[in-house]
Amino acid sequence: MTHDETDPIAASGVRRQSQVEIEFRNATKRYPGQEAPAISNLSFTIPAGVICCLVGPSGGGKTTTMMLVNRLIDLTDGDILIGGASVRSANTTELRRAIGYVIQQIGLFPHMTIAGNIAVVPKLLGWPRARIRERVLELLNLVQLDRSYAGRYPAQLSGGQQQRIGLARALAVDPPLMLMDEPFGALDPITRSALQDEFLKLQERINKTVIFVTHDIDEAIKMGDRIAVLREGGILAQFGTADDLLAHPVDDYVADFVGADRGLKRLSLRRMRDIVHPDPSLEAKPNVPTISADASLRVGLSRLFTTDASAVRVTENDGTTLGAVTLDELREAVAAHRRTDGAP
Ligand SMILES: Nc1ncnc2c1ncn2[C@@H]1O[C@H](COP(=O)(O)OP(=O)(O)OP(=O)(O)O)[C@@H](O)[C@H]1O
Repeated sequence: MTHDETDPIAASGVRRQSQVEIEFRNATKRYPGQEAPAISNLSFTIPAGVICCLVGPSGGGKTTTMMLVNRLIDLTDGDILIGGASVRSANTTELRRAIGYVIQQIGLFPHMTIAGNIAVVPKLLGWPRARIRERVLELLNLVQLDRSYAGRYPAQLSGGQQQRIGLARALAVDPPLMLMDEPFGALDPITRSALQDEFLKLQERINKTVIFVTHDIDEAIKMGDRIAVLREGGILAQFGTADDLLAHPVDDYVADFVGADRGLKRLSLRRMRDIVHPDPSLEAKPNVPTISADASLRVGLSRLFTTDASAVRVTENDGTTLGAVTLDELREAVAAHRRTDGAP
């Protein structure tokens, strides 16, 4: 089989490690001198190849949970299994090299070029120079920066570009597991949203198991195939898909956390293509607003409100028209959610 030229990882010849499942088994962390544990009996399993968002209040133990996975700190009790193997018995150096880590502060070395920053782990692993150079260029391509960035220094890049480099660096040796701690937290909303979209597209190709910490429930709903909601004291309040949490929050805490507008938020989970219907009359209506089939129902609703139209034209990425969605149909979708789960 020939490699897909657009997939630098496949083309690189870097061995693709098998995907890994992560299991938290009564994971508990008590910091020295602290009476209450920071993390208490966390038990949940993240299937291989999915993004799990970790959300919760400040001080709720999200960063602690991440650092327990790559053993920047050690468990007090319980275990975390990566692909069935306990982190307790892992060699910490190898474990950290095998896990991509992206943090909000980016943590690029200011005195090193972008190429040097991306190549930190491959160099530690003793890769030949030519292979490193090739890999750096592939990764720049993967995070949508051209090769001219290789020789620049971090201070010469925007915040969003630096965060892309942080991601490239974490992906350098193709780790099966990525830990991302508020990776887009410091970016302005537009750059943040663009990087979220880019990462989701990238994930379709790289299929990592990702633990993604965020304060922002909307980011978790957008990014997470699964969401783990922590409460004060690092206790798991609920673990499930975004739709589970929005439709069936287990208690008032989770309901509050996901927000009073959870009926509307559920609309973010459905695409216009899910409810579009053919409408031959569109041909005679050139001024109907147009929206992508991949836009969410929530975006569709907002488009209708802002344009004061009664229907939108839904198009594929190549511009072909699939049909229409009317305001009444979107209203019906919101009402159907309300009927099925009593959401506000
Ligand atoms: N090194 C440490 N020593 C003692 N206590 C700590 C240490 N690091 C964190 N804690 C405590 O553990 C708890 C969880 O902290 P953690 O940083 O994991 O929370 P978080 O959910 O990531 O918070 P935030 O969203 O504010 O970053 C907090 O009460 C914090 O004060």
